Amino acid sequence: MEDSILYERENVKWKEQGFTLEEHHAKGLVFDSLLGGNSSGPGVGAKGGSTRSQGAQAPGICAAAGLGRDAIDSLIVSSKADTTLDAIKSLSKRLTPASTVVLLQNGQGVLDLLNTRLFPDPETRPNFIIASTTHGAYRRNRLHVVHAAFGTLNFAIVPNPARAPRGYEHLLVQNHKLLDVGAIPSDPHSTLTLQRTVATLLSLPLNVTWQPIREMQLTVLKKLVVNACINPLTALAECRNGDLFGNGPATDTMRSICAEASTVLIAQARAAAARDRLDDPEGAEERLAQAEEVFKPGGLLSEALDVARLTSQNISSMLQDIQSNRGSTEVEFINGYIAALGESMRIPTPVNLNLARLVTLKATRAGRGPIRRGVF
Ligand SMILES: CC(C)(CO)[C@@H](O)C(=O)[O-]
Repeated sequence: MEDSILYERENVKWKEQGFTLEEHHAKGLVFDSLLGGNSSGPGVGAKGGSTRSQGAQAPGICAAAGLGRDAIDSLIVSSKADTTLDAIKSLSKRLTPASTVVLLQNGQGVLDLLNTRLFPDPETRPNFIIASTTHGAYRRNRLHVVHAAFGTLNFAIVPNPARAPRGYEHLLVQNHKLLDVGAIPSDPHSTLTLQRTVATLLSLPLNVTWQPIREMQLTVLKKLVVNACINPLTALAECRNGDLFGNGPATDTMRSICAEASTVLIAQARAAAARDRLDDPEGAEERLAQAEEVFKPGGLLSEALDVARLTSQNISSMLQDIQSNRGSTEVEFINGYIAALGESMRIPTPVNLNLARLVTLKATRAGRGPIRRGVF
């Protein structure tokens, strides 16, 4: 089906054409992907798209560029963290070691899940880019997207143990600041699409920045803690982000979330430093010092409070999930991730664990309406 997508930004609308819209079915969800690009060879140029669900909502973007119904060169996935495995599974036969997948989810753990469940062999795994954005967007309808708030988009290339175990930036960065896109090998059987996807991302008018993977890990983990503070509390209290700011019980709970997250993330950084010390003692100490600074509990809390204030009018994505009655949220990839990481290192995280349980309880109850008085 030939289709177009309507974009809206600051009261200006425009139409992007030349996409093919495809529907994929998985676990009761219907994912849409918009296919762009040409059939003459590998190339990127994906412009956007949507994932749609019937019955349950699974909003997001899944855009692909490549060779028609066959192999996909470049796939940009922004479905919710908890639906991403199913979204990619429905396309996995068309993903090859020569494909590149850009992941744009809240939370952590999606890539590990994809690698374990869909792509266990690094030799046959597609190239992965992880990205994180502060742009705000929502859909008016299936193929009509509103870009509501201008932000930033940061991304990093994920190292592949079979191709470039130390990542491409190890070879490409000069003074740790410059990524030479042209130096990513242009092998059509492996990294040509990676090179082209990176070039395309950098050309987008979306305030895009490349980050070395280690720096990006700090960025996404900091965002994880912000989401761990704002999302479950707004979802449980059914309030806007700004209602948390200056509220005593909310601030106290956020303080506990940050204290647990800080202990767990610093313990993880210490374990990584212990491993890295053999290979690169100086770098290991430098990275550990950086992580200890970034994950200080006070700094995490003030970052979360700042974001709550700056996005005061927002309805958080987790509250939107509850309101749309889709029966699930991203909480397992946010507070659940912190709790699981804590468990793996025998560090108790009761606040994050119980918030994840409460949000899950609420999500599974959503849509059933309030209980009626006197009815047993
Ligand atoms: C930053 C944030 C909490 C703002 O609403 C957003 O990441 C969200 O809603 O998930």
